[in-house]
Amino acid sequence: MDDRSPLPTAIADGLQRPDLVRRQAYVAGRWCDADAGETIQVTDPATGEVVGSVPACGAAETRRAIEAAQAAQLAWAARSAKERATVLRRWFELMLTHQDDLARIMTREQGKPLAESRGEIGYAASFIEWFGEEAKRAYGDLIPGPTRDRRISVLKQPVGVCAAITPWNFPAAMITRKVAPALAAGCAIVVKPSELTPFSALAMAVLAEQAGVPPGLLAVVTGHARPIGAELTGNPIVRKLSFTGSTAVGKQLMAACAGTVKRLSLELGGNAPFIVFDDADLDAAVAGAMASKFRNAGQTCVCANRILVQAGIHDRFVEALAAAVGALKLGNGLDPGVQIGPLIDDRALDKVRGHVADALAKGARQIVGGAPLPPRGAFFAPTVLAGIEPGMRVLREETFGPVAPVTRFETEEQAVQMANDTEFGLAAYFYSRDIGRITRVTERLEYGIVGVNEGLISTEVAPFGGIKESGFGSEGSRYGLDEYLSRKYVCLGGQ
Ligand SMILES: NC(=O)c1ccc[n+]([C@@H]2O[C@H](COP(=O)([O-])OP(=O)(O)OC[C@H]3O[C@@H](n4cnc5c(N)ncnc54)[C@H](O)[C@@H]3O)[C@@H](O)[C@H]2O)c1
Ligand SMILES: O=C[C@H](O)CS(=O)(=O)O
Repeated sequence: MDDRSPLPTAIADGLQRPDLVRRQAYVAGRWCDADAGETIQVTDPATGEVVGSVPACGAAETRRAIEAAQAAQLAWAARSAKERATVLRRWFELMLTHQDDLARIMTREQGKPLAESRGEIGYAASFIEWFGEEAKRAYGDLIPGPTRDRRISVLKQPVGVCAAITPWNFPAAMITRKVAPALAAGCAIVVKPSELTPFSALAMAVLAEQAGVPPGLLAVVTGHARPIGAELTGNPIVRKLSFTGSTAVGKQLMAACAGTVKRLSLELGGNAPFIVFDDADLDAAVAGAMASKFRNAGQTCVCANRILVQAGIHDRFVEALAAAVGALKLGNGLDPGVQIGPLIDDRALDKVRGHVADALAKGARQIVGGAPLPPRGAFFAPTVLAGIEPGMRVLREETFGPVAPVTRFETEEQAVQMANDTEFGLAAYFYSRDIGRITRVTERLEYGIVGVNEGLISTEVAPFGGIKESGFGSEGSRYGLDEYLSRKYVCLGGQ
């Protein structure tokens, strides 16, 4: 039975359109419960309150979604690029119309401050807008033939049925960064959102359906990761998997896709260095570090994870950073002015606590931290650590929390060596006003994304992606569409 009524769940409180909150999965163009009737509860990380539940779908529901996607994809690919673009444009406009409701849903299930949730909805919508435009630019080639009797051409055609598995930290943008190019290219896509933040995905599916995305073309299958993931990676109808999440899971999924040789896009973990040279603009560097480090309470893959500061500016930078961090307002993301919300859950909180304890036990100094916390929720006080040395976990692992570990360095060579000393290669940042240094360091950093004198650089117009164990493939930009297209070489002979 389709569930068309508003839902009696706390996550729908205060919404203009409570029907955006769905407690059913979107499978084969229909809103449905899990076959076995099992559900997964969703918790507000700021309060620990259960705010709703979604179906715990499994392999059978996933298979139905894949088979419906296959049927819908052929008709969708046969539509003109302009027709596909028109549907995406309507979806983009609906996302912006309901930006406040979508933001409120996100804050209730993910915890980030409402202003950040609103910003993410705008960012998520920008991928739909962008790829609605790019849909009309899937250009092929006409190539001068090797002989007079042959005509060489290259067609770009949709990959077919795709799958997306996405994380909890950006519950909307990590989905539209995949769904928008897939639909633009003429593909169908089955999405498995994080079990921690499914309502944002379901709400976007409500709007996609309203925008005219045909039944079955998009599916949102909620439930436990393993059974759904096993079907998405093992079913031969699925020709591509796009995954955003941890490197550990990415490696598992990469292996699981090998049996059917699926196309892959992997957006994985990071360990971003944030380098401040003596010639940097101090105020700009502090502002950039705050923006990069503390967005989403430090729970982003491109957060400054290690802050490397040259000896000549170190003490002034630490003092200024500590003052800014000490002024951050922590609390429930629904409350006005809150800048730091909770971590996603107690497991995340334990990891951040462990990183700080490890650093302090090995000689680091806590410059800022330990502020009073709300009585409930997975909160961690914004923290600045100095005296960070090799061997501390904060240098080797992705902290994913509001902790700024500062290391002092002496020379440019030392900074580049330290920055590259990791298996990750997603984002890196540095501040300098020396053009020769900017050129040298930009070229030597082993990362897919480099911010120079900027701490927040993610945008739909640029290719987002990592190297090394941060994955491969690009999302956004004109390159993002190619992830969902195959090239066909055609040789027309006998001319
Ligand atoms: N590179 C990027 O663009 C990017 C963006 C956001 C997050 N991340 C990374 O994601 C991590 C945090 O997100 P997370 O905790 O959700 O990551 P995660 O890898 O634990 O989970 C990501 C998704 O994978 C699913 N999943 C987990 N195990 C699975 C399995 N065995 N089979 C199928 N699906 C499975 C989860 O349910 C979730 O939907 C961090 O490492 C962060 O750096 C990277
Ligand atoms: O967490 C990773 C996201 O990709 C962050 S961003 O919003 O794209 O910068």
